[in-house]
Amino acid sequence: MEKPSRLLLLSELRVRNLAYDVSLCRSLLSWKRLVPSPVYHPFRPSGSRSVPVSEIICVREEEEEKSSRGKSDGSWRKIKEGEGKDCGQAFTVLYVQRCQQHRWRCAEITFTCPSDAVCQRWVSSIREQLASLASRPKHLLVYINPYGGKKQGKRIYEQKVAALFDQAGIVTQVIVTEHANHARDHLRTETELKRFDGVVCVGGDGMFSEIIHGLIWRMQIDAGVDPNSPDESLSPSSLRIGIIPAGSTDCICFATVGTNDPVTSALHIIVGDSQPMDVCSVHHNNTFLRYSVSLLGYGFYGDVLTDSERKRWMGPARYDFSGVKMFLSHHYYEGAVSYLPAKGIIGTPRDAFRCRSGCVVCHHNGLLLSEKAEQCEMEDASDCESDGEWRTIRGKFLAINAASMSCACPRSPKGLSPAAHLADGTTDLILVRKCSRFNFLRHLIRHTSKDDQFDLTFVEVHRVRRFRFTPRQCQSDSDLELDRQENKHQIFSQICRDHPACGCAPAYSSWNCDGEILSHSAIDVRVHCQLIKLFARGIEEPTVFQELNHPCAI
Ligand SMILES: Nc1ncnc2c1ncn2[C@@H]1O[C@H](COP(=O)(O)OP(=O)(O)OP(=O)(O)O)[C@@H](O)[C@H]1O
Repeated sequence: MEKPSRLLLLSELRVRNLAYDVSLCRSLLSWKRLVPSPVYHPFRPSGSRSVPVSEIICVREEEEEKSSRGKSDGSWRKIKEGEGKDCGQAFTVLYVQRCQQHRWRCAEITFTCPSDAVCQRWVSSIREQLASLASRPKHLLVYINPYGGKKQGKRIYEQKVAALFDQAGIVTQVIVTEHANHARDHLRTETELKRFDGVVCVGGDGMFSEIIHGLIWRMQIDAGVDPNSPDESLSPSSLRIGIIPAGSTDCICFATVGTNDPVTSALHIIVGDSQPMDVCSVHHNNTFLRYSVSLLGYGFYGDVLTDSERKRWMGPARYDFSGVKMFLSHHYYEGAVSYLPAKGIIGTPRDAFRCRSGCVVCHHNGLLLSEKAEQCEMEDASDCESDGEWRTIRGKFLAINAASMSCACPRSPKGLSPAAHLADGTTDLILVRKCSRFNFLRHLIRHTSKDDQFDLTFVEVHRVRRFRFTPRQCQSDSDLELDRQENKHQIFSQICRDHPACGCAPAYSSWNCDGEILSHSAIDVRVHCQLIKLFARGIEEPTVFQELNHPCAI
């Protein structure tokens, strides 16, 4: 078998009239100055550099005139006799360059060749290597929400993304949505999905949610799976999803790429990145309600969303306003939370370890689950959940949150559950019991500080595969009898249940499901491990940046 580092080409080429040794392996393009300049020049290329072939966007042939003379660095220099005479054709390589805060840019370097034949050999060799990268998309279906965020979706796509896709040779079918749920319904019914390698969503989290609802639903119908059954294992999507951030909330993009930048997202799509992602299905009484990938929040976060939806006229300030209002209201809700703990996995919600690019926790737990699923298929399907026992917690809660990812965003860099994983088949169930306003404030403030937000007596967190919530008002008589025995001293709870308008607390909150309000409070949630894939690679550690940008590191 051919070694990945086998040298394919080695030539002496010129970059801005300086001689370089340029080499191409299967995985790396490198260039190195033949005689390093003793004097540092800010505009001259540095000594040596390598670019992974997987991060080359494309290679382009240049006109002789342009390459040998046009690409001046702007500095005055004496032209030596005979310089440039040996320059035939030139070619330009466009590649990914990492910038600060996880942003990627498209950089380029032009190599001038001694002859046309050498140039042709280089161009065709690089193109051959690029063509062998099977993970790169060639046909994409693009949905643009022209009304998301600041209504810039169309402009962002046309000015920042379309040209990059074009250069990378990606053929697109672009649909500008005409109404809410246009993309979802189109994916569900009309589209010949086999023609595409992926779907691109230009918009915010609401638009992304539309796309996954259309795609997941379609996959189930095609595979003959009943989406209304909470017990069915869902069929994974073969199409990856790319997010070009153009909304007012772009949390999913931030959590999977590390930044909300359209060019960075476009480059992740072009290089064919793949980031698996868990999806929670939410059911009520055996009826499908919604899918969730980030946050399911009852109590505080549900109330903030419900209140802020009534104040859309306030713009983004409505979230702060409703947040303060709901904090002061200090409503708590009674009910029972039952959950199936995630057993046999590595990682806990209190780890210091974070889900990052190439996460070992996601890889390990994902493998574990797929092996278990295979075993289940061979044995009796009813045994599949017997690896864990359901546990039930009853009480009064200020907030019940299920975080399937850290939910970090520019406002809350740590997120609701900093150690949650994108693709480990679990969700972090966070229960905040009734406590004083002061204590609740301490918990909320810890989301933005270094302190552990779970290290408080009234907060508990469990990593789970499945959970159910039943508001006290919907509990069965036997459950209520259990409650009564557990809370003998709480004589007013019965009065509040029968008279929810007595002023102690409203009877129900709503579930905030990735920014949408659910129509039911009693829900059954199940995590589907790695159900979808995104054109992303997770957040890269700073070391990756340093190594790849360091001229001599590779
Ligand atoms: N053409 C359209 N007209 C009106 N609404 C649309 C259209 N296309 C998509 N939508 C809906 O707009 C909603 C918001 O879109 P998006 O997430 O892109 O922007 P956003 O500004 O982040 O929104 P929000 O903050 O309200 O979630 C989505 O739920 C989507 O269903």
